[in-house]
Amino acid sequence: MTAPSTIATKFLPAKDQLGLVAVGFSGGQCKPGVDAAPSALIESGLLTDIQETLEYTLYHDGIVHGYADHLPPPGTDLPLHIAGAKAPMINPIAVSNVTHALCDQVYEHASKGRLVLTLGGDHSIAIGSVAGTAKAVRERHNNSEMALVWVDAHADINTPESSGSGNIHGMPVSFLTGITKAPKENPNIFGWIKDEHRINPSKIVYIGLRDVDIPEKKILKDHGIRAFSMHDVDRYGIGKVMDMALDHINCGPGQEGMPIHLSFDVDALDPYVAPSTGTPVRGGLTLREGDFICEVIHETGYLVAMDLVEVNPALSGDGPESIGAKETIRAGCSLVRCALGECLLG
Ligand SMILES: NC(=[NH2+])NCCC[C@H](N)C(=O)O
Ligand SMILES: [Mn+2]
Ligand SMILES: [Mn+2]
Repeated sequence: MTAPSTIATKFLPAKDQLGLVAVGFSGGQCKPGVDAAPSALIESGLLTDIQETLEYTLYHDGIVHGYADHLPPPGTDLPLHIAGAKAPMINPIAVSNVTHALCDQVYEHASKGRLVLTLGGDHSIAIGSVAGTAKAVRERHNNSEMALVWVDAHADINTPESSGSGNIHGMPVSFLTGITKAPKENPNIFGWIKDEHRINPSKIVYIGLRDVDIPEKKILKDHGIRAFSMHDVDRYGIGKVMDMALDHINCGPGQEGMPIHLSFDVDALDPYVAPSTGTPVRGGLTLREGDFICEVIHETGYLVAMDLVEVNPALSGDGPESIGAKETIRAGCSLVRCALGECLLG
């Protein structure tokens, strides 16, 4: 593959420095257990692989953040009723506060030129991780925008009005694009998100979609957002889909490119490979297709940050031995290693 142009190479984080944020947060949805994912991923040896096999210098405070200081007192974070909404927003203050704190942590790493890995947690945390990366990229690179590659069975672009569940893990992209602003019912909620944190909808690419709500389809269409569903993966194959995806964000061979934030929801993978997740949907990516997406993004040289979210070891459905949870954790570790450069021969 052609080497990235010299202009674009300036965007890149230091090749061998990785900032890690472990986010044990589950308030963006209702199923307990997703907060245990960062510890499970770490215990399975992910950080050893990152340091010893992939030879990154790791910057990590050693804490799996539960953000206790940022959580409102029990019983005070009431569901927020939004005019015209189908369901109230669940845990709005907790999600807003935690993502704000995470944004600062990710920004801290990214502004020092480190590649940032955020281990969730449910997908609401991407509000913080993407916002922090976008801000650092703008500061470091002369106000440059950033591309967002969102690999998921779901579009996660509901507004508080369109969401049928009220779960904020189904809304992060609408907040990150500014399609949704802080709700007038309580402007403090996500009031911290400013233009410097936001993503241009034309710089988003989805891969793996297969469970998109009807109002979300309209939002994607109205904003002209590029999305590759499982139908596209079947039709073109993952190789061609990745070519088209990178072409859309100008990160293909010989193109000028821009920094990429990869947000990987493990439910993009088929439940055969990754059953332990809160909202599994049949007909997903094989592990090789998931790994391939990560390898191709790595190969561009433009990766600046990655999230791995929605691993929920408590939801294995196969008893105490929990083979499903182990497999899901293994799959998650594989995705991360591929995004960090494993599997390529040279
Ligand atoms: N990050 C996820 N797993 N999101 C699932 C979202 C499901 C549904 N579209 C909702 O808004 O509630
Ligand atoms: Mn999902
Ligand atoms: Mn998601």
